[in-house]
Amino acid sequence: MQNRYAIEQLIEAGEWISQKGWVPATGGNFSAKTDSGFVVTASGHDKGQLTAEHFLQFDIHGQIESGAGKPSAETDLHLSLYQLDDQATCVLHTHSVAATVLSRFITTDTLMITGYEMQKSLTGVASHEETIQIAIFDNDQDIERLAEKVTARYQHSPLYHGILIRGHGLYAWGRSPAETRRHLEGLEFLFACELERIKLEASL
Ligand SMILES: CSCCC(=O)C(=O)COP(=O)(O)O
Ligand SMILES: [Zn+2]
Repeated sequence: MQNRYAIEQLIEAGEWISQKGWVPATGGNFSAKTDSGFVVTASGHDKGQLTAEHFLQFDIHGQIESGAGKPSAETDLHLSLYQLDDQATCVLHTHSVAATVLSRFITTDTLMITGYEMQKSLTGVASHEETIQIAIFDNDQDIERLAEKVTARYQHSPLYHGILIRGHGLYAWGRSPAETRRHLEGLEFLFACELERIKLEASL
């Protein structure tokens, strides 16, 4: 992807994600692969109101090539996902209520989802009868350490579509910005359904 096109795609994704209410305050960060590495959002901005100045260019080894300001505090996670999945070209990180609460409610290291037609919004999933497994990692302010945990788990068994960080949010990825948006929207829908189901079951 050309640098300018990648940035345009991420600005548009940010407006859409913000309208959905998935990046409150300054939460979330986005990146996309480019011809020389990847672009990532700068830290501390409203991700629904991004302009081209809010991006930094990194090479694929994680060295800043250009851009002003401070890179996202979570750049290491984006870098690790690109290094692990060579098909990934876009990573969108969000802070929805559903992802935040559900990842706290589930105390194990995996969220299992089955029974929903919308599972088929995820590439490679063909039936509601399949079980989607979304890895959950405990939140950590040391993002390098968190990225190492994601890497270790991925190397043991590959991760698909997205991961949850407990009490924090979702990282979704895909082979294009459009596929990443589909994975993000599909996963957010499934998380919201699971949260509703759990609440209903508790009230019976
Ligand atoms: C109130 S947002 C806390 C930091 C965070 O989790 C996030 O996604 C945004 O961090 P960034 O440095 O990318 O702005
Ligand atoms: Zn975050």
